[in-house]
Amino acid sequence: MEAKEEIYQYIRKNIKEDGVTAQSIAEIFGIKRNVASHYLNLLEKEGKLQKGTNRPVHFSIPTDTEKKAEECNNMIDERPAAQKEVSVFSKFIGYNGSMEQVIEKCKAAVNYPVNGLTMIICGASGVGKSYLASLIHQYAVESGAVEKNAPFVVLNCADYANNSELLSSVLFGHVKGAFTGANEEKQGLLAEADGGYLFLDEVHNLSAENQEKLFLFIDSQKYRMLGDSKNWQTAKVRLLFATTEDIHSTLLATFRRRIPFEIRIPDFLERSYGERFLLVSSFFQNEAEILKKNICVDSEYFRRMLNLHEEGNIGAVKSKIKVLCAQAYSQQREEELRITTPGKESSDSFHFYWNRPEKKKWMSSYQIFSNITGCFVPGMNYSKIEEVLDLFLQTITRRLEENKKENNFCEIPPFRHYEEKCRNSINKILKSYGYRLNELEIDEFYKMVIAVLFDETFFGAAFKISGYEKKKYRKYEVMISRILDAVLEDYNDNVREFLQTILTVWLSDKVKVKSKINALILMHGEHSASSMASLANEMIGDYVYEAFDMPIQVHTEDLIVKVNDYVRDIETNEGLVLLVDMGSLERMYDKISCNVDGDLVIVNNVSTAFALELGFSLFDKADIYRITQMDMSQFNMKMQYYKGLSQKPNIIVSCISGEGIAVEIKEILSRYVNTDEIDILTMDYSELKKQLNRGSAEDFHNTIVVFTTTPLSSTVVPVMNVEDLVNGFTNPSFPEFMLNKENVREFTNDIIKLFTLKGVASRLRFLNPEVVMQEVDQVIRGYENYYHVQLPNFLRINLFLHTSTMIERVLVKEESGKIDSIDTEGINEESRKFIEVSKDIFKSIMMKYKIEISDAEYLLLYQILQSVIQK
Ligand SMILES: Nc1ncnc2c1ncn2[C@@H]1O[C@H](COP(=O)(O)OP(=O)(O)OP(=O)(O)O)[C@@H](O)[C@H]1O
Repeated sequence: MEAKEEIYQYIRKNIKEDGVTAQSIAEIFGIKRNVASHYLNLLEKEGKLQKGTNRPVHFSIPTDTEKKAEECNNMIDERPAAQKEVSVFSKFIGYNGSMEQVIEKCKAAVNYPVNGLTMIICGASGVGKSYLASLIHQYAVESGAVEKNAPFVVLNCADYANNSELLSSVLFGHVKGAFTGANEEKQGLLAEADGGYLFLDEVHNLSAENQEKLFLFIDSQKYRMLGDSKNWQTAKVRLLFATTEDIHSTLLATFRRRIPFEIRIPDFLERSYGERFLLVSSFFQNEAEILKKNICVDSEYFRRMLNLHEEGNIGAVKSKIKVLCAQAYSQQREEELRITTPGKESSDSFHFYWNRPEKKKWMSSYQIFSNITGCFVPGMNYSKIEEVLDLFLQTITRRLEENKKENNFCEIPPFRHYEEKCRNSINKILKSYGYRLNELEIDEFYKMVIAVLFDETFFGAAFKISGYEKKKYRKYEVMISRILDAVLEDYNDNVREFLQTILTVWLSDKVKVKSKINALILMHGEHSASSMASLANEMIGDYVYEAFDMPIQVHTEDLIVKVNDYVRDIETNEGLVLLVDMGSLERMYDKISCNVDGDLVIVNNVSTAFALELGFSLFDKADIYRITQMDMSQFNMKMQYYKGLSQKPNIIVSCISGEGIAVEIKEILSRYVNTDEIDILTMDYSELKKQLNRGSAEDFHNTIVVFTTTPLSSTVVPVMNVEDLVNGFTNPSFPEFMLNKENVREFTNDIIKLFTLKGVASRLRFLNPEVVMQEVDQVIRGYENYYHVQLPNFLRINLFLHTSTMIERVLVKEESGKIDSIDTEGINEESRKFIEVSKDIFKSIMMKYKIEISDAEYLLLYQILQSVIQK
């Protein structure tokens, strides 16, 4: 649900007389006060809220809106809160999820003046084409687009596939004598459907001639009966087509062109888990109603239905369920029909129940989570997920609370089932990494899982995020992945990926991996390494070790590939320790070291005692130097130490403000550097300083330059300060790639954008800073090109900050305080020209955001740019 709508629903349900303030909404929803105020004002403009006159301003529900909302609610109690308009389409499962766009198109086609628009529904057999067609007709009646008793005539063209003349007569009618046996005149289906809908299923069976006749009818509403070459008939018929075939290869282009709306319904297995759940459930529910029995299905059977891979899609699932229930009905006499997996009749695994009299409660319970994942926007930055998680969890809790009161949802089996699974597996798995979650945290975890699984609107595209620091999250990702393996049964990849992403961020907040240096245990045997690693992790209470088991059948080469895949994804700047059990593994050094940024230590003949000793040191934040000083004599082991920051020429990026910025600078640098030849490493600032102080030139002999955001001097290695770069100071330590002037300019520009992005992001309330920055970049280029100037860096930063916030200000119609002081009358020729040029430069922004930028705003910009463009 959109945040604004969430707020409205909350006020509608919870606040009675005195209303809410922006402050109270901000606290309840965990958002900023000005954002809350913006939403409240929008709701006021829409007439949904009224504004009081006292300070602080109170917003409340106007009395008549409240009444209408109540009435609407009473009419349909299955309505999810977010739904603005109720129609017959709500029977079509997925109508507010994967089918939302499809339904919107259907409504648009029905409502198009004067006679609607022709539509074709494409999709495999049994996906719901005929059902949708019948709902379109019902919607047209409901919305008054056709008369109450308007006909809905259906013809399956496949029935006449081999006899186009007969099909023609069925459609258009015939006159007496039109063909042998035509003893009297007969009206066709077009006449029968006059004033309503004609639905032609399997339309690809229409012959070319019949397609031509039909498109003539679409164009003119006229047709001729078979055998009549003189008279035209007229009818006012809305046409709907459906096909399982590719319309481009089966229908004439001229015919296709007459069909403005083409919609596609996906296969059953392409639907989200939540939608499949609803479909299967609704079919069992129907049977419970028809047979007047409670139905109880074991979970395995239920899952089978959810994953049924049949050509007939939803239709096949529905018939299978019908047959199943019919068989149970004829064989069982009890009040409750039991449907169990053959051979598992006595199993006491959990069951799903469909209770006849409780239908409505049940349906609305599954709509609790409708749209809930909508607060995570695809493409959002990883760092933002944490913020949104809070809102997400609050919303889940609130919706559950609301529904608990009304529906006693807790009794619903699948919720209980997932809760049990989470309770049983989370701590068992985390234990082997040295952690455990408390009851409340497990509660949060399972609620997030069910909210995503049962959000029937969560569908389709993979959830991509930006700014992902893989190395930072790698270990949390491993833990979550193992938990999800244990908890999820049927899911599609996108659901899993989404859960994996948000839960990884969530877990990184709940447990903290303390040891900074990564350590791997590699041992021969099925489980030797994993048992040792989990024992050590558990005793140390930290995820120090990752295990790599090497059963007899696995070759060292294969293990090396696995280890390297892992090592590439983790932080190795500070070093890596490998504990191995014997010879062949010990010699892995040269195969792995190329992926290790820091020093590498290999210890052979590993024992649990040593793993614990080392693990506690790592947990205690020992650096690699201290590790190399450990007394090995008591363990009867050998340690090999390989020094090296990077084996290749490298550039080090280090920022005092944290790794996030360093990673982003690294990303920019990698566009200009050949990363096959040069490594770009990020390094903790204090660690870098320590190493520079301690180390000799030898340690950094492969380092070309160190990039920092804070001045840092070193005699050992060239240092390039980002601030100097922004200010345009040339520096002899520019790496070679930057000797090219154009490169330096582009690179500097990217860096400026990065820094301004942070600044802009903290100023913007609604707009996506990354998108706005791109747009402002175009604006700056526009001015540079027009005035043939190159704006100095400080001015560019100023413009980025000013212009992006100006766009948002104009969008929400807030005036800048400075605007008052701008005199738009009596301005000189140059500024008039500037306004004209600016209008052109801002044209696409104005079109995109549908805003009008005032002359006063341009004059403000003029003041900023004046000194440069007057030169
Ligand atoms: N979204 C849905 N919500 C609820 N029921 C559905 C939905 N989609 C399909 N069904 C049910 O599935 C069954 C099969 O649908 P339908 O007959 O409309 O499929 P079809 O695509 O027209 O199949 P065919 O191409 O074989 O004619 C119907 O009984 C319908 O009620």
